[in-house]
Amino acid sequence: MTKAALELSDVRFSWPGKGGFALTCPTFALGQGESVLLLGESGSGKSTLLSLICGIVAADQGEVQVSGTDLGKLRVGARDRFRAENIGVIFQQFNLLPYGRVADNILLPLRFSPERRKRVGDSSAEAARLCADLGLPDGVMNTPAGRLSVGQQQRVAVARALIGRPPLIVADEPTSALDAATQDTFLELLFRQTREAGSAVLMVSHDERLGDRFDRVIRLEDIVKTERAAA
Ligand SMILES: Nc1ncnc2c1ncn2[C@@H]1O[C@H](COP(=O)(O)OP(=O)(O)OP(=O)(O)O)[C@@H](O)[C@H]1O
Repeated sequence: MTKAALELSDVRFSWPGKGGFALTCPTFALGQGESVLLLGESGSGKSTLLSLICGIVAADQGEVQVSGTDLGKLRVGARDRFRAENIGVIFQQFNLLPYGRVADNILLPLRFSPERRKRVGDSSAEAARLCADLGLPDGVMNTPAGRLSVGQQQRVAVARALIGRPPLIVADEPTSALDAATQDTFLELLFRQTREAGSAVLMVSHDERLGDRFDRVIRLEDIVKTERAAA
């Protein structure tokens, strides 16, 4: 049987401290190459769930498996390396290095991931291909990322997530700063690239209008229960 891109089972996590936010997720899976939009209100735990899926925080119990590897079985350093190899992350604020050239920003994940580097081959050529396919202007590779428009920075963040074809792309509200028309173009470009790479996509948002383009739309409260932990 092929391994799921992502599989959560009996997961429990709580932020430390009195009255900390806690969540449980009995089961959730994402197939290889599948796209899922996870809808939830502000403060409902979307970013917390993504942090668990990316291995930025570890579950208190249960399993979070990415491509068949249980993140809980990895030590912190190994988890960081595993994330760099297997997950392309698009953050809400893009997290680009503003003074770094576009090329340096896109190539950054490859520094920490030898397998991904191997899959790319000629990394500068691949970064240039992604820029062109994502509609960035010619010659953008040498421009400091901080000089680009918000929409252009977002495309650079997408290229950085996609380079080396990680099996899972995780995106945290990446369209929140864009108007409806630009959002649509962005999703079109993202899906064209992820289809080509065979990557699964998990995007969280509070915006249900994005739903049409995804294989499945799920409400966070249907897969996750939340509470404030007892003191
Ligand atoms: N680093 C942290 N330390 C302690 N508690 C945290 C931390 N991050 C989030 N929380 C708690 O988890 C709750 C859920 O936050 P989270 O960021 O996961 O929600 P969200 O759905 O992504 O919200 P938004 O859409 O506003 O980004 C918050 O109310 C907060 O109390």
